[in-house]
Amino acid sequence: MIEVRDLHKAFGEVRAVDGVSFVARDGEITGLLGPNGAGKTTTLRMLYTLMRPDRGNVLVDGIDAAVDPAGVRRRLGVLPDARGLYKRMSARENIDYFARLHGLDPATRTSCIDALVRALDMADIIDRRAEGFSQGQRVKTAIARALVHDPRNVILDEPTNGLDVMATRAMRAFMLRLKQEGRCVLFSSHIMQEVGALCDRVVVVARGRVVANAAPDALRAQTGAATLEDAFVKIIGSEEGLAA
Ligand SMILES: Nc1ncnc2c1ncn2[C@@H]1O[C@H](COP(=O)(O)OP(=O)(O)OP(=O)(O)O)[C@@H](O)[C@H]1O
Repeated sequence: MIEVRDLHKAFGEVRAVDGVSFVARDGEITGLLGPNGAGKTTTLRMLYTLMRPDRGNVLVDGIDAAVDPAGVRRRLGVLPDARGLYKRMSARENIDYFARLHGLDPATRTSCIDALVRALDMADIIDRRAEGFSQGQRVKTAIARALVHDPRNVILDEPTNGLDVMATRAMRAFMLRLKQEGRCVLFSSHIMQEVGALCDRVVVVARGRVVANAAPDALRAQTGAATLEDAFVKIIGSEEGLAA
């Protein structure tokens, strides 16, 4: 479970995150939705301990990121916005490197990587150098790397960004599988259809604040909108949103 309490982060005059609180539960997919510049990536970066909040708390399975950042990182799998693979290394070497950083022994590393290769259908690329990988191949490798230590909580920043139709469908199916395994899945997206189809709960962020937090159907009902996109426009358009 991921819990965010009254998170703040400013860059000079820009209040990127201005009092964000929400809970992402185990066995659920939580979507972080918001217009460009709303503060989604900044929130996620503070969650996975890449950035220190000015104020507020991040708790992962009850562990405070400010007190035990290593403990939080052990419980998190992260697909960051910058996928950043080592191009000279093969997909396997990229994944194995992270597994070593997490302290996994050789036998566990081999079995975990084999399982991920099957789950993500990567057999054809696993021993190819990452240099020259397509966008989809890069994302698959980055996902495998994020999950190699079998984390209970998974954070994905725009996971289907740049993927083709088939790879997008595969990614969505994979996220549902993570949920069915009882993991806590938190992802950011701009794609309403994706959020509507996948999420148990949607946290809408605008101008660094949470302006709505509900199931997709509830958001539609609360706004009287026919689609999630219409609901989103109404929520973003109103001054206070639905749940300031
Ligand atoms: N390192 C930084 N230095 C200065 N300003 C930053 C930095 N990171 C983010 N910002 C600013 O903080 C605000 C929130 O940015 P953030 O990237 O979190 O938004 P986002 O919701 O992820 O947007 P997008 O959907 O466009 O990716 C923006 O105004 C952005 O310009």
